[in-house]
Amino acid sequence: MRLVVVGASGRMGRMLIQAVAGAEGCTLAGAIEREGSPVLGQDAGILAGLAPLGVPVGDDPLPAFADADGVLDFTAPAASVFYAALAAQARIVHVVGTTGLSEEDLAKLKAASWHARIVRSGNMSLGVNLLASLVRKVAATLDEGFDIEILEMHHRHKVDAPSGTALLLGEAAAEGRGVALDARKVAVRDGQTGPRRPGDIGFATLRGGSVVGEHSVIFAGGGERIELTHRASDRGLFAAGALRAALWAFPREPGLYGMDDVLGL
Ligand SMILES: NC(=O)c1ccc[n+]([C@@H]2O[C@H](COP(=O)([O-])OP(=O)(O)OC[C@H]3O[C@@H](n4cnc5c(N)ncnc54)[C@H](O)[C@@H]3O)[C@@H](O)[C@H]2O)c1
Ligand SMILES: O=C(O)C1=N[C@H](C(=O)O)CCC1
Repeated sequence: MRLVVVGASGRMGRMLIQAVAGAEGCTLAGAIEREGSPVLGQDAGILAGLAPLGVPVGDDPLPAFADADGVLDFTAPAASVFYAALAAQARIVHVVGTTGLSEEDLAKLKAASWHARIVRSGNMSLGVNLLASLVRKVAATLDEGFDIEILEMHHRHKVDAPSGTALLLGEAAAEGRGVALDARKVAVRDGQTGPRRPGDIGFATLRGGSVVGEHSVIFAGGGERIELTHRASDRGLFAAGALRAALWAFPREPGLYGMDDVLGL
C-alpha cells in the first residue's frame, strides 16, 4: 500500500513516517507539510530519525495523492477537511487522526466519504477503543446514581480541549446511558456553579509536561467510585493504529468508518 503522510514534521507525522517505513507491504509515497515549512525539501526519512528514504518533504498534495493508495493525516481541522476533499477526488483512503473538528468540519468529511474511504478516530490505539467499549457497558449498567466524570491530561503543546479521546469516551458513556452527549456535557466549571445535575457528564482537562495521553473515566456513586484509566506513553501506539486503519480500509467501499469498525469492537 502506497501511503502519503501529511503533517510530516509533526509529533505524529514523524511517528507515521517511521511506522510506514517499517511496515511490510507499505511504501511512503509522499510526505507533505505546510507551504513555507522549514523542512520542505528535506528527506522524510532523515526528518523521522531514519536512514534516507528518497522522499523529499513537499507542499503540493495533488501529485502525491494521485500516486498513492491512502493518506495518513494528523494535522489540524482545516487541513483535514481540505485533504478529505482531495482524497475523495483521488478515490483513496484517508485516515484522520486530527482532533478538534467542528460539526461543520465533520459534515464535510461525511460528504467526502461518498468517494473516499475515511477512517476517523480521536484515538487510534487499541487500548482506548477497548476502554470505550467498557465505558459504554458500565454506563449502561449503572444508573444516574453514579456521576460520570472524565479526566484527561496531555502535554503542554496540545491546542484543543477536551481531547478527542475524552470526547470519544464521553460519547461512549452517553451511548450507554441512552442520551445525547451534547445535552449532558459539562466541560467548564467556574464560579458559583450550583450543585451537579444528575445525569451530566463532566470533563476536566490538565495540560503540562510531555504527557502523551492519560484518560480516566470516573463513575462516582454514594460510598463507592469506579475508575477506568488508560495511560499512553508512546505515540507509536497511535501510528500503529493509523496504519492498521489504512490497511483495513484499502479493500473497502467508500464511507466514513471508525476504529471500532477497524478493530471489530
Ligand atoms: N487520533 C489519535 O490517535 C491521535 C493521536 C495523537 C495526536 N492526535 C491529533 O493529531 C493532531 C496532530 O497532533 P501532533 O501532536 O502531531 O501536532 P503537531 O502540531 O506536532 O503536528 C501537526 C503538523 O501538521 C502540520 N500541518 C498543519 N496544517 C497543515 C497543512 N495544511 N498541510 C500540511 N501540514 C499541516 C503542522 O505543520 C505540523 O507539523 C492533533 O489534532 C492531535 O490531537 C490524534
Ligand atoms: O497528543 C495529542 O494531541 C493527542 N491527541 C489525541 C486526543 O486529542 O485525544 C489522542 C491522544 C494524544
